[in-house]
Amino acid sequence: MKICVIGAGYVGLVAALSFAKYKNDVICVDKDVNKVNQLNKGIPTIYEEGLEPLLKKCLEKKYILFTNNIRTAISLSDVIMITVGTPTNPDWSVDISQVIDAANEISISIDKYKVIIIKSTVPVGTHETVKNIFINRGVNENNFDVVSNPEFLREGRALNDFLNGDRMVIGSNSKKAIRIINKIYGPFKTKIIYTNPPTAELIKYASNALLATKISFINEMANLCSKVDANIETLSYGLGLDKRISKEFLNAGIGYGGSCFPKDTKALVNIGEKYGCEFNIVRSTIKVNENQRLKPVEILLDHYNKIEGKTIAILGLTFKPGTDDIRDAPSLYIIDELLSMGAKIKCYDPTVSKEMETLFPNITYCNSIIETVKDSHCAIICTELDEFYKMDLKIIAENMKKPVLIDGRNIIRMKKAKKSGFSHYYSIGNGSFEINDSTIHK
Ligand SMILES: NC(=O)C1=CN([C@@H]2O[C@H](COP(=O)(O)OP(=O)(O)OC[C@H]3O[C@@H](n4cnc5c(N)ncnc54)[C@H](O)[C@@H]3O)[C@@H](O)[C@H]2O)C=CC1
Ligand SMILES: O=C(O)[C@H]1O[C@H](OP(=O)(O)OP(=O)(O)OC[C@H]2O[C@@H](n3ccc(=O)[nH]c3=O)[C@H](O)[C@@H]2O)[C@H](O)[C@@H](O)[C@@H]1O
Repeated sequence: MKICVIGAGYVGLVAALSFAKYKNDVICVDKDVNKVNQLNKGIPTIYEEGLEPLLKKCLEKKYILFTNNIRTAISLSDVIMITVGTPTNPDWSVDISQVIDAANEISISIDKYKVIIIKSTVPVGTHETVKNIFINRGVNENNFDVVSNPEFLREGRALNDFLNGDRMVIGSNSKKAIRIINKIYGPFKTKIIYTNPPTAELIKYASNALLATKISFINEMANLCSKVDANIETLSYGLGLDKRISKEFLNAGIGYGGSCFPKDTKALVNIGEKYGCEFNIVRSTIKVNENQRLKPVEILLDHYNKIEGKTIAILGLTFKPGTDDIRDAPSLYIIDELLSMGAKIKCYDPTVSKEMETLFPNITYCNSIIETVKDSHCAIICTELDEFYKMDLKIIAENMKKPVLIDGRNIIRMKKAKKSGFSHYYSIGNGSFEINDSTIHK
């Protein structure tokens, strides 16, 4: 099958390579010329496990090509998948201008029947908007079908999720389009649900909003645990054993980040408003998360009263492990808040540098955990990177000015932190301690 994927971002690149892996002829289009050049040389533009070898293999076998010539790519393809960004506007509405631009471009080059798949996360009714663009631009209605096919992959496991996800949702009323889509998804090990386009569009927002709600709920429970000497980890385990609840997404911490939960929860509230649906639960989820991601700052304010002049080590910047993505990461909000209070920031994340340096030019970027914690008053774990699980806490504590540890992802056992010489340890609902030993405070 000849497939054109528009947008070589996290979703587009993964989708394009997955189709190429199954020997489809894939053309992946991006308007960013640098991205296109880099990808054609076999250099990944994002960090994602397994991506680099697959990219190299697909280029070598000529199953994939990257270009910025959208018109040729469309006219050569039977299936066109739109995977461009859909960011949130300040009023929480969804900016679908990239989807509309792509649809306008597609409309110019439809010369025979093509299936247009909307894979980007879009507000309900967008399939109709895209269809109307084609009709208004004079495209013959027999020459296209627009299908809603939202994506559920997670960053860090994107390739595996794309190929073996829990489900695939196809929103279409056209048997012809469904036959073609079944062919391209045929080799994937995924359960397919067929529905109409509005249901497909809404399943995506419902899914992200419910997962985000689970996180905010468990974070509120964690905050209560901290006050009453209860343990959130055991509580989550106890909850998760109930199959109706499931153990997934019950890890308490400094809240959710990323390019999707923050934006899609807001979008759902905005979409609901248009139809007179309040979505009070989702509104609260957002509010709880906005407070939760600043939990370490709240803890530090309680601890020090005044943060000015303190050196804070930030361990981990990305919104989760296994990715180089810092979009809406809790670390950004923590750093911003601490800087506004006069703290000095040192940080460490092996996958992130350039983009962060543009956002925060006045903080210190370190190359190792030890360099980061050296002479810091406090260390905050913002991302549960593998190397933070394994770090030698004794050496960390020895190198710090005041060995205070805030474990924003609950990865360090309290007992171990106590034995390692920290004077204070705070988790998110997993306990805390304070050692009143003046020898510890250097
Ligand atoms: N990042 C993720 O894990 C997931 C994202 N999604 C959704 O998928 C969509 C894409 O997300 P990401 O891949 O993260 O975005 P991204 O920002 O990483 O990639 C979008 C790409 O589209 C390109 N682009 C924009 N307009 C274009 C045009 N007219 N022609 C050619 N290229 C164009 C941009 O240059 C960029 O490279 C969003 O709607 C998002 O909500 C859905 C599931 C997972
Ligand atoms: O629409 C999207 O873009 C994607 O959004 C999420 O995927 P992703 O953002 O890549 O990452 P998640 O693993 O869901 O984590 C999101 C955030 O929630 C946080 N989280 C997750 C789970 C948990 O128990 N606790 C918790 O705080 C993570 O630290 C992270 O900041 C969804 O899981 C995907 O199904 C969806 O396709």
